[in-house]
Amino acid sequence: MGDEDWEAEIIKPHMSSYVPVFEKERYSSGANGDTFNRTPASSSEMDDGPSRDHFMRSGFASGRSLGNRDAGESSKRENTSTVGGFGVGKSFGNRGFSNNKFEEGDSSGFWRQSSNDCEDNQTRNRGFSKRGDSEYEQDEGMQRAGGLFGSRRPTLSGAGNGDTYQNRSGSGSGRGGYKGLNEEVITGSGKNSWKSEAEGGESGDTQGPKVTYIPPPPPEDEDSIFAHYQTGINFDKYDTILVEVSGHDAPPAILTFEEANLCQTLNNNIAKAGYTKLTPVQKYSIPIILAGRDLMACAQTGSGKTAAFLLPILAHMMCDGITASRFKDLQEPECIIVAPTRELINQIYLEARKFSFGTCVRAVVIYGGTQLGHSIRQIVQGCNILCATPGRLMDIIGKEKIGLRQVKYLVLDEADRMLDMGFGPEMRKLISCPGMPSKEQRQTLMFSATFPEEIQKLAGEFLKSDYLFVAVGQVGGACRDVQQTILQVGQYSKREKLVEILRNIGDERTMVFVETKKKADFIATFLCQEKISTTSIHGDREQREREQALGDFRCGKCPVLVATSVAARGLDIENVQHVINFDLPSTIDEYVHRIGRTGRCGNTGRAISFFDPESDNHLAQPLVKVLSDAQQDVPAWLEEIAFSTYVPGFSGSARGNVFASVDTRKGKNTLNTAGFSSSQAPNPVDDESWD
Ligand SMILES: Nc1ncnc2c1ncn2[C@@H]1O[C@H](COP(=O)(O)OP(=O)(O)OP(=O)(O)O)[C@@H](O)[C@H]1O
Repeated sequence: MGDEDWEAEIIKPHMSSYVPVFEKERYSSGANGDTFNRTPASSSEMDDGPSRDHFMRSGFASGRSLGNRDAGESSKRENTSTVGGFGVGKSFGNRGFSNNKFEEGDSSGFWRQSSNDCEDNQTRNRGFSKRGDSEYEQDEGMQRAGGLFGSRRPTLSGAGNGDTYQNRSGSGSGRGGYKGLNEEVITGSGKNSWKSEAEGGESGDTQGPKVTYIPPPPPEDEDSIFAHYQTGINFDKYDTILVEVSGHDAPPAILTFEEANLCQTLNNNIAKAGYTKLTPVQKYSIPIILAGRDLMACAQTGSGKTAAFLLPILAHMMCDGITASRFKDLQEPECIIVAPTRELINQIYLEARKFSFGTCVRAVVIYGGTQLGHSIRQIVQGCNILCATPGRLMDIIGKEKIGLRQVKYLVLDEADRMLDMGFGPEMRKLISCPGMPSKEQRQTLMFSATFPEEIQKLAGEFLKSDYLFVAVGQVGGACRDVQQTILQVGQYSKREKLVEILRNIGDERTMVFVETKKKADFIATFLCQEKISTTSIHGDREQREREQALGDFRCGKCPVLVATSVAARGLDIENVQHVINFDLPSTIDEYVHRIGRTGRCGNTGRAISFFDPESDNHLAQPLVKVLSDAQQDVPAWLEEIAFSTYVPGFSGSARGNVFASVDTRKGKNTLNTAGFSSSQAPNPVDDESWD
């Protein structure tokens, strides 16, 4: 079945997406694996949505197989049915998705709008945009300007009707269904205007229902605020990582928190957070930011980049004093932090709240998928540090709920993502908004584990010409604390292999990355049927469901999280011991981010990736490079593929350099974090060409 077939399904307005939260205990096992109809739901709950009804009728609940092929496979292999299969015997029956195409499609379980797939396909070969782009774009960027980005999302008028397992078990959200619906109707209605939501969405002028979700406030008690996990056995090894600083007159790195001369409250908070020692990116970035310099910093996943920018910004704010207060009509934050996903920006906010605890600095977070009025209410109570996803930020600015005149710090976390084709236009709009201080008048800070050269060039638009570039770590940026394994697994064998691996893993927390949203649902469902407690996160789930899924995963209730690339970056979840790339991403940078969800902060982790020679050969060469640079075993078969697909001149994301990313300007200083040569190379920057 081609993508067109999936597309055809989306125009049926009463369908709702099946959005699973799978837990063993919620589904008593039937002889035939008919788990879904044995939830503890009441009959009325079971009746409350056509999709659920259909879901039950169409075989999921009746002991039939989910099908012989998963959604992703079926879209690739037209008209070949009944091969493979994961169910034993008639478990979940023999009606593959591909055969019936959800043809009872008025409520198919895994239907979903397919702008994601569509975008996936479009973006796969598109410069530096990534296969998972649409996840982000729908998350925040694309939704602002459907016309601009060509969203094909349907403007359905009704949301789903509660077909979540949480609902069935009585613990979930009030509404299930198609997560993006409300947001898309509201925010995608504008013609290329990020003001669309601001202009009408929340006031109800646009077609479609409002987003009403108000996220629960985070716990206020000190223990929760400062809860943290332990650094791992390899934390001290950070000291041996090579660091490269380039640019003019970089201040010397610091060795200890004391050298940063932070105020007492900040030091107390650092201690309460369990930080006793700086990580390399902190050693270099903190003095650079304290010196007022612009910075582009590239350091391996899980190595403390968040604190590297938060601490010096807070230190400055404490020192300089803050202007915004709850008594002002117009809130004018001194600091704006943007990140590509809602979950990540929320995490950054929690870090900001932690480090500003007991100070007069107030951090606020706003992101899409939540009620706009709620975001505004948070802001008007006082806002010094505004943590935001781009779309919601632009809406709030459009609504004139914040002023930008006081912005002294602009932080782009996952900066390469923030500047690529998905978010780049939004970011450009942000810096040209009325009132936004010019780059000469603000401090701009960019952080990521990866920085493709093309993106670095774009970044020049945002940064002062004398910005400093800090690169920490080895080629490709893969964290050495992650043991990487690449297995050659064809599409048809992936599910079987996945189950085998997960059964061996037991209850250890595992993130499984797949290519598309519908596949995330599909694999999560499949795992549930295999009695593996699983939940899923992707851009088609409602925000409350995403947060619930993350919560269930964090606390271990569901030790397996099936995710799309929306969860690839930044998420810092304790005890994620394994990452499985069920589908490899399209770019090596995305791979580096995904596997970086484990092996964080000196802890060890494992990443297993299924390499399908049918579709992943383009990754062979960069994978070999990333593996060997991270001192991992490189399978002979992978080397062979890499050799046979050799592209002359290829040098991987690291462009043949020992560092994960290199400053595209010339002239570097290579330092060990233990040695603090402060001598800097002469400034080789070709400023003009970047401005
Ligand atoms: N100096 C430190 N001492 C102890 N723990 C730290 C220190 N710095 C950061 N951490 C912890 O390490 C974890 C990872 O930090 P963080 O999320 O900032 O990493 P990151 O570099 O931003 O990763 P990613 O590239 O995946 O976004 C967090 O739990 C954080 O609290």
